[in-house]
Amino acid sequence: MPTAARTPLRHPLRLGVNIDHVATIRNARGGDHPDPVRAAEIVARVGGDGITAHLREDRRHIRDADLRRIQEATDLPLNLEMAATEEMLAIALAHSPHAACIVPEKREERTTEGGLDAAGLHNTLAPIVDRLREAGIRVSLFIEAQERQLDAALRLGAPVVEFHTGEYAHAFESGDQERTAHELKRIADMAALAAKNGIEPHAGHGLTYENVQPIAAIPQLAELNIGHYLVGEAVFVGLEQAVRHMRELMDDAR
Ligand SMILES: CC(=O)[C@@H](O)[C@H](O)COP(=O)(O)O
Ligand SMILES: NCC(=O)COP(=O)(O)O
Repeated sequence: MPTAARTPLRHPLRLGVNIDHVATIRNARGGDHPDPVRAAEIVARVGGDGITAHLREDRRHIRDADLRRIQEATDLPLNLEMAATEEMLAIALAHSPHAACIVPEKREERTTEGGLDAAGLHNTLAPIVDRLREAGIRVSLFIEAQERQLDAALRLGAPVVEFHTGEYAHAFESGDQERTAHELKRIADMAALAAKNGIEPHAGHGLTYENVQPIAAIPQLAELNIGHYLVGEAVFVGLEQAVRHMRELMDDAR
């Protein structure tokens, strides 16, 4: 049975590799290949610090059976991304991942479009956060880098927040330097405020080789979760090389 925090955390800025989109490719043909478990084994071998997997309500990529298989295949901590529903809570309690990151979810969205409204959903989230915490699962809230949301995370007693870097990634890609700097500052300011208040800040979504370094340079960030880009790169250079290169870029930025 997996337990919390089984693996020593080796890097000051950890790299959690999200393997959802290995499962996206697998599911495109309905078979077993490529297996996200094999991806998790490679991540473990090349020095990734954790595996992130988002069990969506519609099971478009990761499926229930993958979770146990991932946990059995590697010693890396599993960060289970989940919507704040009773169904997902029961699954998290049954699997006891190292961490559960509560994310907003809309069935019709292509990807996680924004952060969780931790402030507006306080009453829905409070019992879920409490039950995960009581079970020894490290709770993380996937929020926008906004003071209102950080305050809400504090009130909920979440030990971790993950800042949604999607707006930063879009700004970076557009080449709008002013907007990029604004988004980066928002994340840096909230990371500092989180750390000051005893919350461990993480970040992720839409990070790439090109845009990762300014985020990785934010000193309070303890973990980045990166998936879609790494899986895409893996098609060309292999997952091992893609993870190693992302690791190098993160280390160089610190
Ligand atoms: C919450 C989040 O950012 C991740 O789950 C990631 O984006 C991969 O999942 P989707 O692409 O299904 O949103
Ligand atoms: N929480 C963010 C994550 O797990 C990875 O997001 P992405 O790199 O797939 O966009």
